[in-house]
Amino acid sequence: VVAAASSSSPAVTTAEAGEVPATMKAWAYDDYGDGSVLKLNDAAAVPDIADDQVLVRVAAAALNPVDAKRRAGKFKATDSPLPTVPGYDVAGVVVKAGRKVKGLKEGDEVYGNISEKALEGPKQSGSLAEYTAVEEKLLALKPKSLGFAQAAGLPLAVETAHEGLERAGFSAGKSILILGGAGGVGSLAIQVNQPDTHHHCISIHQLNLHLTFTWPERTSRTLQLAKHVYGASKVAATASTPKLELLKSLGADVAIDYTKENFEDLPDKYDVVLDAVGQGEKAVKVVKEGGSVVVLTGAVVPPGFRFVVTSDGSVLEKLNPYLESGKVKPLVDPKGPFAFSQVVEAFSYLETGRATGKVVISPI
Ligand SMILES: NC(=O)C1=CN([C@@H]2O[C@H](COP(=O)(O)OP(=O)(O)OC[C@H]3O[C@@H](n4cnc5c(N)ncnc54)[C@H](OP(=O)(O)O)[C@@H]3O)[C@@H](O)[C@H]2O)C=CC1
Ligand SMILES: CC[C@H]1OC(C)=C(O)C1=O
Repeated sequence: VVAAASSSSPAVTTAEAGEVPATMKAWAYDDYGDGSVLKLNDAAAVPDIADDQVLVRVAAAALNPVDAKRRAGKFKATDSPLPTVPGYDVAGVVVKAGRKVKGLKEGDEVYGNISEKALEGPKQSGSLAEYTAVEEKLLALKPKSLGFAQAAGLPLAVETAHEGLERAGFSAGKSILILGGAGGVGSLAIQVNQPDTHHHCISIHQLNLHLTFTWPERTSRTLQLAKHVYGASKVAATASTPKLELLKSLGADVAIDYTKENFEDLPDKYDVVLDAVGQGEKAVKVVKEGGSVVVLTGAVVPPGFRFVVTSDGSVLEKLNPYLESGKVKPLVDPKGPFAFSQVVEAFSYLETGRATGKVVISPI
């Protein structure tokens, strides 16, 4: 499931960057419902840009569970108006910049999560389209060592992993249990706890994030070193039988097969539990006194808490050197990348709850 690093030839050339049509292809729904509400519109309006935004020619997008929940109407009270073009995660080329944009210009290859608050007024015109408008502050320059498909799979998941660990006060010497270790968020949460301590430790301490990103293939070898250098005392994670080896290769010390045992029945307790499944009520049974339970979805019971991810290009920006050097790679589910014409199928696969890493749509 680990995508080979490649700076695939961009789906969009800089030459194209100068020509912005009035209409575009975009997936949209004008009613809430299941996947059948998604329709491909061949003549959707290309979004206008505000002064602090850029227009991105989309090369790749990634799906997140929030896309499916939003389409089902779960957040209609705070959603942007219908019709909606879904999609938070984007990678592509800047084709126009607003007059207040300072750090980006036409031709720049960028990536990011286009909605600052995932549930409060998310972009009406999202990334499952040929063009999308997004604030400069939500984007970062795409690392040249990553293809557009690989980059598109990072933003929302890695921003969630980072924010969850920060809110939990995770730090060296602490132990963590990640419920849902093989998914988009969990697979990154595991990685950020397991630095590659060979030659180039890539902890990003200047971010004060205790984030450490590693090429998964190497983490399995550096696991033990990671514990002694980084100081993470233990990383445990849950998944089904076929994904246990993946968890280990991502750097988990303990891979718990939830089809065979219940983590809450095991004797181990953890300083932090990150719940990416919706098991907040069980999670609190295995947190140490004074520890933190971070719930991403579902019920929350004390001392657990839940948050909603905030998009922030500066988190991605600080990752770029580590991505450029090829030490950090996202996981793209091997059933993809899905073609732009296959968005309904991509949503169906995401909604099985079995995705390994990210469901990516590319090229667009
Ligand atoms: N609050 C927030 O801001 C955010 C919330 N979320 C939420 O977090 C959840 C996870 O998101 P994401 O990682 O993108 O989801 P994914 O769709 O990527 O998760 C799929 C993975 O979940 C695993 N999984 C499913 N059930 C279980 C289980 N009972 N125990 C362990 N693993 C399980 C699957 O592994 P297997 O096949 O082995 O079961 C699969 O690999 C979603 O509900 C999402 O809505 C995500 C981002 C932000
Ligand atoms: C209530 C959490 C909600 O927010 C995001 C981004 C999800 O994926 C959710 O389920």
